[in-house]
Amino acid sequence: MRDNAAVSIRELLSDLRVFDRPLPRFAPEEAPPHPDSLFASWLRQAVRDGVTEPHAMSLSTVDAGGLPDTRIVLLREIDDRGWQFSTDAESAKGRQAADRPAAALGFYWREQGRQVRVRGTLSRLDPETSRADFLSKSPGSRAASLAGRQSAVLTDPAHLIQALADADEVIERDPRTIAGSHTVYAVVPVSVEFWQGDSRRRHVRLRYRKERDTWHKELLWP
Ligand SMILES: Cc1cc2nc3c(=O)[nH]c(=O)nc-3n(C[C@H](O)[C@H](O)[C@H](O)COP(=O)(O)O)c2cc1C
Repeated sequence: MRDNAAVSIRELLSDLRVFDRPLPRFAPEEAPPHPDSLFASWLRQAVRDGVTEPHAMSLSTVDAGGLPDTRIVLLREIDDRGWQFSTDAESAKGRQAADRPAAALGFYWREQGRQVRVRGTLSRLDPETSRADFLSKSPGSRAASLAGRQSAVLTDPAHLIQALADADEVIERDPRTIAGSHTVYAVVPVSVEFWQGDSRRRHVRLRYRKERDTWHKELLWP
């Protein structure tokens, strides 16, 4: 059964093509000195070209036992404090961040064959930033955060429905209600890599590496 499943997956994948479409040009020699500027320019281009959810990124963390974990979150902001996302500090990723304050981020914009990888340290931003981030979300999203015990075991789906209904009511009564564990985290990069796929496999990789507060750029073999 297991072997049959393996064969059928291989067959299913064998005809799929990657990067077999027109892709944007990337000239690494024209890249700016700071990776945040290049990311902003790539992100603007992604939004302009209609890339689906270009702000969705994988966030990888490591648990206390050293086992990596990964999931998708939304990029909320990039500024001097780092590349930011928000989540429940009591979730699995929140606990992992507390145990091991390091993370990697990954973006894949398939319409453009582009990948961006970030590695760095992870920290919680101040409570005021987290409150402002929470209040900037839609009422539905605020209710979901308020209702949730993210990553806890759900013993009965009815409990979720009830908690969401209760949270909707709370938000409606007092739209300024804040979920106390809602937290903005920032990844402060030590390296950021920009990867442009190419139909002839001449993929371009440009890595920015931070050394003593200065960014260095280097090309990598694909
Ligand atoms: C497109 C997309 C965006 C998401 N954005 C977030 C987010 O910004 N914050 C968040 O906590 N979870 C987000 N999630 C849910 C996470 O992937 C994950 O299921 C949840 O945070 C629990 O992860 P954990 O158990 O590792 O803590 C998103 C999921 C998807 C598919």
